Amino acid sequence: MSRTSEPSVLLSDDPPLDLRLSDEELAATRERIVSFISDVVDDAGAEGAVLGLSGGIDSTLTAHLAVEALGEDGLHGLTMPSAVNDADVMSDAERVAHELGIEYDVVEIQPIAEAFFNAVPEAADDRTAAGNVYVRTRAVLNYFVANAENRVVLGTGNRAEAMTGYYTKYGDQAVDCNPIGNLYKQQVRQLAAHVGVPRELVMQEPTAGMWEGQTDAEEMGLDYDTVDAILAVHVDGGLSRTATVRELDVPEEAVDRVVDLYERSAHKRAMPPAPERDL
Ligand SMILES: Nc1ncnc2c1ncn2[C@@H]1O[C@H](COP(=O)(O)OP(=O)(O)OC[C@H]2O[C@@H]([n+]3cccc(C(=O)O)c3)[C@H](O)[C@@H]2O)[C@@H](O)[C@H]1O
Ligand SMILES: Nc1ncnc2c1ncn2[C@@H]1O[C@H](COP(=O)(O)OP(=O)(O)OP(=O)(O)O)[C@@H](O)[C@H]1O
Ligand SMILES: [Mg+2]
Repeated sequence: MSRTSEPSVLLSDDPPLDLRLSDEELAATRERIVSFISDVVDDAGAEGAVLGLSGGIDSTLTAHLAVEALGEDGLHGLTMPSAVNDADVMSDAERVAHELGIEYDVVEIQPIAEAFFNAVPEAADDRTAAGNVYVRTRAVLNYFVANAENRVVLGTGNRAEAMTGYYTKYGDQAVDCNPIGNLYKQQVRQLAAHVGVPRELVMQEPTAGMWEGQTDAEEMGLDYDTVDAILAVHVDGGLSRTATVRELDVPEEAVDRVVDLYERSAHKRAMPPAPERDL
């Protein structure tokens, strides 16, 4: 199989593992995701899809693939800035919508979030709790539009986020499907470059945008190239802890950190449990 001809979309020159797909795999992955989106919409008897557009790589790639699957009229984008979002990134989101030719709305969510903060002021001091209010408010708005227009909600989560639980329960994960849900972050960047997402968007620093200055790497304590590699080799691949450290040349603490994130977030990947029925 030939190596990829994509321009480099690695974050570092020397990542622990190069997970990029070959040209053939990349084309097949694109086709599979595009058909997946069409099938989800058809099977739901829906007339299209809605998604939150943040200006980040995950939603930009998902929007590109959705337009390929559903056409311009098939996708409705919602850009939902809050007070802690970077204005330049929000205008990137609008530019993406404009260039794709889709219908989009800009919904300022700060007043909505303020209503929650004012309702329980003591909770508003907790940075994560407050950040999650922004994320869950966006989910409510996505479903508001989906219900009214007979659309499904497209998720934008990738495999690195899913396996580490790096998302808000019933927030950005409150969706009807996850088209890029099985791609590691390196592969998200590669596929985005392949479908024509501008390089500055592909290579930007991932952020959840829940508070000013937040970055995924700082909060997780690891960059995505390292998270991807440990997931692929150890958590998904089943190589032992010692072999993973040796193969990837990463610190033991990095492996332990990823395993800890994976284990602690198991509840986010499961249905809410109920006690056994006593029949
Ligand atoms: N063992 C368990 N069994 C059942 N439920 C359990 C549980 N442990 C916690 N919970 C529940 O889960 C809640 C905590 O989960 P949750 O509400 O999600 O909150 P939490 O995981 O604390 O915060 C969300 C994390 O995801 C990150 N995030 C969010 C959104 C987008 C992105 C991004 O990459 O863009 C990243 C964010 O920066 C933060 O680190 C608890 O309050 C509790 O209700
Ligand atoms: N300000 C926003 N407006 C609309 N949707 C948003 C906003 N912030 C986040 N979202 C939605 O939440 C999703 C999860 O955020 P996440 O940061 O993981 O993805 P991203 O911003 O697309 O990519 P990146 O990892 O590069 O930041 C986004 O893909 C998008 O659908
Ligand atoms: Mg983001």
